[in-house]
Amino acid sequence: MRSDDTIFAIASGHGRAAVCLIRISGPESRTILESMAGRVPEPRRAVVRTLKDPMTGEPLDQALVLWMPGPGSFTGEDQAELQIHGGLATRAAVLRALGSLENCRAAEAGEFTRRAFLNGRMDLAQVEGLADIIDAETEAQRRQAMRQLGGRLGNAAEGWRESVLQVLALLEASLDFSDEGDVPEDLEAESLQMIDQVRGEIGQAMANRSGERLREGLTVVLAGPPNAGKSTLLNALARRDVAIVSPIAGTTRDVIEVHCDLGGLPVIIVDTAGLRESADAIEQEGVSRARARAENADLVLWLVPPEGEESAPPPARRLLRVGTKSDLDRTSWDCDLTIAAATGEGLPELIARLEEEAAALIGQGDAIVTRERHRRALERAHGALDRSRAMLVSHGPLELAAEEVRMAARSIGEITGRVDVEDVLDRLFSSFCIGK
Ligand SMILES: Nc1nc2c(ncn2[C@@H]2O[C@H](COP(=O)(O)OP(=O)(O)OP(=O)(O)O)[C@@H](O)[C@H]2O)c(=O)[nH]1
Ligand SMILES: [K+]
Ligand SMILES: [Mg+2]
Repeated sequence: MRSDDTIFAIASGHGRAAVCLIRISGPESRTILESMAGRVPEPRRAVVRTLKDPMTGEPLDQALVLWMPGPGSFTGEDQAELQIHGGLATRAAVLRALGSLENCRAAEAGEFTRRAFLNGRMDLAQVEGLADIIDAETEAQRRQAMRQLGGRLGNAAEGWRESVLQVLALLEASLDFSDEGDVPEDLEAESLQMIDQVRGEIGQAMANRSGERLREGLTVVLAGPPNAGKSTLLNALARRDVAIVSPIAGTTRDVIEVHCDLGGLPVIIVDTAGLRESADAIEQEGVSRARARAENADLVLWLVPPEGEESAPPPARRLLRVGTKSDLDRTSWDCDLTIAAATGEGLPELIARLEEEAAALIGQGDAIVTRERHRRALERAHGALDRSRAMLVSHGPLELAAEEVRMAARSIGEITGRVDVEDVLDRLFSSFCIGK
């Protein structure tokens, strides 16, 4: 993969469509426009042109053509866009023509955005925000992704890094000017104060886990004895026939997940095998998967059917007891809610309760940490600041305190991609669509 190649890709979806958007980026963009669309239009002005095969001169399509010279473009390079007709043969013909040009090749997943990042058009946290916008399934996720794209985390991280570098400058000045390597008292006080300020803010940002929950979705596991009505409830919540329902105990063995939008919040509902001792090896495996999912869930709905003996729920972080089959009129449970998934009775109340639970766990959606990557980087920074603080207070070696502060700055810099993050880049950009 060469970064000075000119790349092209379909940026709109695949399959037959009214219009298909082709993006082109790189040094040959202007030449490509000239050879296929004739004269290059004025920057950022859409014009209609007949696209021609550059080799044969054969007309390929009528297209809306845009010229967006760098460095003010999305990638920072010269860019062109072709809005062609979205027929399969048309797009194949135009892609073939582009591929036949020298130094011009199909883009890899995320390559446009990677170039935008490498050319300083966006920081790494913004790139992640962009990925999240494309993946957002609910309104709250979309809003959080927009805040990240707007630079919310990146700006905070830059502020922290700035302060930490100031502390470093203070410590290095003391190193240069004091013979004994002792920090003058006022400098020490100033350094400590700045360290504590940043430590406090980072600690607060780390304490809020709602950003990751919102990005990934809350997991709600449906658990209970066989035939409790778990799969019936899953189908009712999903409003489609996802899981097999039958009167035979032990019907469900695999874990079945459905993504739902509850009041704008993403909730993953998970149906599991009924919990019981079983001689059947496959059912046993299903039961152990069910237990594992319940243990890691944000919330477990423990379904209690009217028939059969009461069994004990699995260990869970948070659990609601839901009495099922309330239409059977044999109510003897002590439950938080009762439902009859088969008739719909009690479902609106259950959904309202789930929305409340989700809102409580996700909060205001005002978190700035939205990925584990951010949390890990901040944890490292926080730890390094702790150690530098302890060293300053105990009048330990100044060089070592300065080294810890430098470590903290480096860890914070990983968030925006200011410092070397090559391994992160490959993973992140490969998760993008081609054409983004
Ligand atoms: N009367 C009544 N029957 C129900 C209700 N919900 C489920 N059932 C019945 O109970 C039986 C078991 O339902 P499932 O949804 O398969 O139960 P499950 O908990 O998924 O069972 P396993 O997958 O075997 O653990 C089926 O015959 C359903 O039709 C309900 O609200 N009322
Ligand atoms: K069943
Ligand atoms: Mg089932």
